[in-house]
Amino acid sequence: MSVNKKRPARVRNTVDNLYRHLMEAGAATPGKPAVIELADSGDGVATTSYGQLRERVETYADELGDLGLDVGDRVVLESDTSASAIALYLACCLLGLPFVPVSPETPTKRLLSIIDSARPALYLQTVHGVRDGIPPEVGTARFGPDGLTVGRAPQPRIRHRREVVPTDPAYIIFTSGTTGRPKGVVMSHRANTAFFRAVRGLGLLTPDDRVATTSPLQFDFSLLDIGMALGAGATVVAVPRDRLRWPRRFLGFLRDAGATHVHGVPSIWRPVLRTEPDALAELRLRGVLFCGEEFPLGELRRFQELSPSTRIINCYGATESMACSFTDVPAPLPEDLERLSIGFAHPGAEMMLADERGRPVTRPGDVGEIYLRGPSLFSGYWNDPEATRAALVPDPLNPASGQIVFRTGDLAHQGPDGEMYFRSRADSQVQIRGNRVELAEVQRRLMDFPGVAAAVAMVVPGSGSDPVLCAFAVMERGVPEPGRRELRAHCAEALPDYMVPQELHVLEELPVTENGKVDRAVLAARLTTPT
Ligand SMILES: Nc1ncnc2c1ncn2[C@@H]1O[C@H](COS(=O)(=O)NC(=O)C[C@H](N)c2ccccc2)[C@@H](O)[C@H]1O
Repeated sequence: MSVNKKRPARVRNTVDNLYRHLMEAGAATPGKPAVIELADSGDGVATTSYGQLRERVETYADELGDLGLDVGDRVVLESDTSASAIALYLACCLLGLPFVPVSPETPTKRLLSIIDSARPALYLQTVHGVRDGIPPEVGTARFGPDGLTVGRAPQPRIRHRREVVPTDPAYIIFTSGTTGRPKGVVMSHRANTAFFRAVRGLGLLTPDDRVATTSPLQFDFSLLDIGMALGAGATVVAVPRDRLRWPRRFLGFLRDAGATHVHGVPSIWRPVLRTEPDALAELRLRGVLFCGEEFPLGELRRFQELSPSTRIINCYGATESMACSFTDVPAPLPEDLERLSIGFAHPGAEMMLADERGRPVTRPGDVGEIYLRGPSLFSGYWNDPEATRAALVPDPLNPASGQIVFRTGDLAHQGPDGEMYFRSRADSQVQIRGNRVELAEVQRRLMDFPGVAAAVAMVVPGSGSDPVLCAFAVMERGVPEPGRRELRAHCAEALPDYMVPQELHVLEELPVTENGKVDRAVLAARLTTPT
């Protein structure tokens, strides 16, 4: 089989390529820091300038180009966020190689299922990587700051493509789909650059800012952080994963790196609020952006008390559109606030609510499912046309138009000015004995109990027809655990009986998923209620 010897395609002068978009802002300041990360010595920080980042991208692109890959061939990258990982991401964008990030913590079984689905041409890990058992049909290589070291060359292939075009896939994020089989969210260059151009218009960052990213590379929150920071000519601060578990070391790293902004899921702040409130206050962060789940209001109030000058942004959205809205959290939170707003979609996109039959829901307070239209939607789920058809649907308002919109699976209601309020996932709509249960209300009531630092309410299928309402609480450090009877009585004072948790547990801490969200599956496994 003759292998096409032509030079590999490289994206040409189109701006609708992530490489161009992410490198254009910093091109004028090659000496500025692009990435700050933990020094190899494990102590202090190492800085990579925009000029050095560009050189590393070029080195990686040349070496990847020599492997004979074609536009569209997938590259799996197992790494935490680092200057080299970002340079590899950009090199893949330049060559049109869809980037599939996985974390070093990913269990091998899950990595193999992602490889089985994505059929990558190449698997990359760092020179320190310990993963083995990569299937023989996949090429392997290791990467370090000076370049790639090929272990097993990718299988030879014919190069069919000469161009990298804006609709080509830029990355594929595998989420732990509810069916258990990972779902690959395919995002094109055009969609993601349209998103970042809109976000840049919000002016959330300046070139002097240093944005600490705390999510694993496999979670597109990290790609948002990288895109927002580089897109603004600012600096990415890659927080080492192991620092997140130790509040004092986490905050110490932020200080050493000069971080001005911290992006992360709400759960990253729980240990900090409990054990290092004073060190948090001293950081005087300019901004915090969270996404992925609701930030419990009690914990948010505590954060604002400690860091009153920090601008807090509630960022709502799904991987299928990277993100959707960026809404300032009121400072301070009004006492009677029941729920944060997720506001309005970013410029160039719009959310609407519709009912089960696709009819618009417009009356303030009425619950409907969020549909999102705009240019930043994903291309589809990898190799899963059925799931794609269920998510990318005809615009419910104008189905004849041919416009395709994203059906989010999220329920929300509108406020008086049309701003949105997230209610729940549609598939976790909670009814107990025919009554709709607001889990947030149960959580809020538990947070009102003196000394409760965090609370989670959830339902699990019961042995009878009704699901069972359960709750977990975490106490402030040094506060004795209250009795379950006492906690239940506290709930019963203010909530209808169907909203009083039938099962209550006080935990040392809340378990979180690989992406940092509260891990409800682990919590459910802790329950004794027969399900
Ligand atoms: N601010 C929220 N309040 C409340 N529920 C939320 C919120 N942000 C998501 N969610 C929930 O999380 C779901 C999306 O989960 S996800 O696909 O894993 N993606 C994410 O969580 C992160 C997302 N890609 C992202 C990345 C970067 C910036 C913003 C958003 C949404 O459908 C919501 O149910």
